[in-house]
Amino acid sequence: MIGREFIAELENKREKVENLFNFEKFKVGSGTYGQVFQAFPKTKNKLFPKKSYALKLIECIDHKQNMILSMSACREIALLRELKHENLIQLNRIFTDQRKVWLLFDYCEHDIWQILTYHRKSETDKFPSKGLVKSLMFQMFQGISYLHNNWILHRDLKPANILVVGEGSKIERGRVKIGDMGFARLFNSPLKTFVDIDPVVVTFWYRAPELLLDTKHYTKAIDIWAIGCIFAELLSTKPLFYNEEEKLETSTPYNREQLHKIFTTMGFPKIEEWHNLKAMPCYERLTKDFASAAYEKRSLAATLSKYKLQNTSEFRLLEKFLTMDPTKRITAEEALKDSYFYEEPLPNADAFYGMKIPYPPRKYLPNEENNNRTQHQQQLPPRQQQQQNIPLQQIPLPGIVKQEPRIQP
Ligand SMILES: Cc1ccc(-n2nc(C(C)(C)C)cc2NC(=O)NCCO)cc1
Repeated sequence: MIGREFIAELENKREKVENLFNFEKFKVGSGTYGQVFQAFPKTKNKLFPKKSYALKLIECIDHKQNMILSMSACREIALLRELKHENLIQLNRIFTDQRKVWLLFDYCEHDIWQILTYHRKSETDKFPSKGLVKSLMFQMFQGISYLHNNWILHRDLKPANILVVGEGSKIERGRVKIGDMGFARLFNSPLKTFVDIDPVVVTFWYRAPELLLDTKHYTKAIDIWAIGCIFAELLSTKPLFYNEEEKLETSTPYNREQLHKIFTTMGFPKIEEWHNLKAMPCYERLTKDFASAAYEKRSLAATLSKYKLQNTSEFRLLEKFLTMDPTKRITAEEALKDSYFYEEPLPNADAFYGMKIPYPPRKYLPNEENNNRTQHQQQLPPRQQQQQNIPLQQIPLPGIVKQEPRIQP
């Protein structure tokens, strides 16, 4: 049998995602890495239990009729096939045909961005409960601890990437699943108040100060700073380092407005607190752009005083996350041993334990696949242009992803 007939034969045998699931009308996200749909197994589909799934369409590139998988798609598949933890998104299956690659995940109805948006808009239910916050934080640290123990950094932790399983799943109701939705909008967002801010806008609000000062090394401490920002936001429902400007054209990670917001909230870093500050690549620029005296009266305690967090275990732990010097910032392992997680209410495996879930289901986006693709590819900034690409046929595509990860937690 020659190549073309063999491929045609293979194509006929392969289960087509369109035959197995209803999903086309249920798009829940679109961005840098592709489009995500809620998917429901078709009645004749006995392969998959009757529940919701998330189907992610990976952006392939048509290169003279050879479908090639982008570097980022290969990185995602290679990474997710190795990882297995109850607080990380789980890749169930990979589908492919001549033109597309689909990743199948369990579906998560909620995320922390959606939870915060609900409370910001509510007149009668302005804050998430202490039990919900504690469970979300505990589960987040369990997931991040697994990643960091395997020397994997997330690098883009933010509320929209912390997913939570909703009703319907007995075993996993209220279970945190850390993902990387990649829903980054690729153009400047119109100026919006944070109440309505989309989860798809690229934001610097969760970026650690060393990143903004152009540190050459991503570290685990960068993820810890981001979780600290999420913790503060869960306690106040306000983004701690909210900054109206979302500038994408900045050529360097140095972001003056974001640094000003951090210093206004926390005070200006002292050399005695952050020994290595002078060695930061943008230190000279920092000393030119900022006068430390302008931030003398600023501190985290002063900023959060209206939320009555003084002398609480929450505040003491928050200060350990939001330590300016990355070498002094608490680790995920240390955080899990903090007294905060050993006092009432104790963290429950179900973040929604003892409550009816008030959060609305995800909204479906219009599925203008063609426009989005044109728009998406036209607006992709140069740094995200796909580097080397790998022909689709070279990717061994497993069935159900069952093998244990080589990297042991
Ligand atoms: C290019 C790329 C995109 C996403 C990921 N990624 N990484 C993770 C962690 C949380 C395990 C680190 C999860 C994912 N991917 C996803 O969460 N995919 C589901 C919807 O996009 C990796 C690589």
